Amino acid sequence: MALAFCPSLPFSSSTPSPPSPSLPLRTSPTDSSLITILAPHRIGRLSLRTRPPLRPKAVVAVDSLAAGGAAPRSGPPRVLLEVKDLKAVVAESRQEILRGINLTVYEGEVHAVMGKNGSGKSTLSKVLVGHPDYEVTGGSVIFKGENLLEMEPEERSHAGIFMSFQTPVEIPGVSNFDFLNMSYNARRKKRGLPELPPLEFYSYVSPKAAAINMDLRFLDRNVNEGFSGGEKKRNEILQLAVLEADLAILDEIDSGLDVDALQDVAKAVNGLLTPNNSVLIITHYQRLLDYIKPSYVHIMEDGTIVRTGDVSLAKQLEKEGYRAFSIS
Ligand SMILES: Nc1ncnc2c1ncn2[C@@H]1O[C@H](COP(=O)(O)OP(=O)(O)OP(=O)(O)O)[C@@H](O)[C@H]1O
Repeated sequence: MALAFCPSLPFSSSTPSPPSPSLPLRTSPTDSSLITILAPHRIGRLSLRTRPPLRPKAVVAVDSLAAGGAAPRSGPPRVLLEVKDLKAVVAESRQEILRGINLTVYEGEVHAVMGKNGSGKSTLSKVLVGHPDYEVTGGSVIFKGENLLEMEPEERSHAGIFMSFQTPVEIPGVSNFDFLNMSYNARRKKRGLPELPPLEFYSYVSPKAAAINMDLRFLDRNVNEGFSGGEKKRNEILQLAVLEADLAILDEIDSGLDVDALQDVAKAVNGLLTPNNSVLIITHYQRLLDYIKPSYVHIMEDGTIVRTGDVSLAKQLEKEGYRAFSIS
């Protein structure tokens, strides 16, 4: 993986013996690719600084636009993502997983992708964010008018794609607050905006954490370290809220959530939806779609989308199982 691609990890002040800030942090190839993929633009340059107090004396008002969010756009909805006949193999084994995916997502839409275990749902989302385990062998993906397949994962992230993984990784030694602040600043930098200092970032992030009923103490813990499954999912949504992506890909965000957490997460996702952004939800269960109303439901089988419809598809699936949709 190229050095420019290998992000320097942010360190909290409590990290023992951090490397010199002038040197790139060395991580194993696995670590660096994992972190790049999981947190492409959520990471900035290594910087050592004192973490702000979690309860600052003065709370600085920062509105999301001033903080770097995209300005709302008027006019008819535009195509955000256009996937045509996308084919992909596992890079190592050459096993074909995606066998011609077609999917068009307009701004303001919520798309749900359902399908049996192993049908290729997660692979689709990983291919969209540029995961190095897969190689695209055919088709095209246009995101906001640009060829997504030509972009590095980091660029895809900067372009406005966010992915919440089925199993969020833990990043020991990196505080959640620093991680979010640096990721956010990396995005602001890309937009030509000045970095948001920690105190102001605290004012920006704390209402977002409160909106998903996340205890502010989680900001001070290392990223996902020791978090329960549900807490990790909430943390993913907090990252999404902070980064204000144009396209959020949520892979089984409902797995491992209790009823209250499911509602909190769904509420947070709904709260983030605007006429200008979109969500692609991968889920096995209709219950999530009771809370986050999809514009379309797609059923995947063996690497292709075999049916597309409205939410009644998910209801039918719940009742009749995948037999009702199988093409094989
Ligand atoms: N890196 C990989 N190496 C080998 N096989 C892989 C790899 N990634 C995916 N596969 C295989 O591709 C198929 C599709 O996997 P994928 O994770 O996309 O399915 P899924 O629809 O998300 O399944 P689930 O609902 O169980 O999460 C599976 O048979 C899986 O074993």
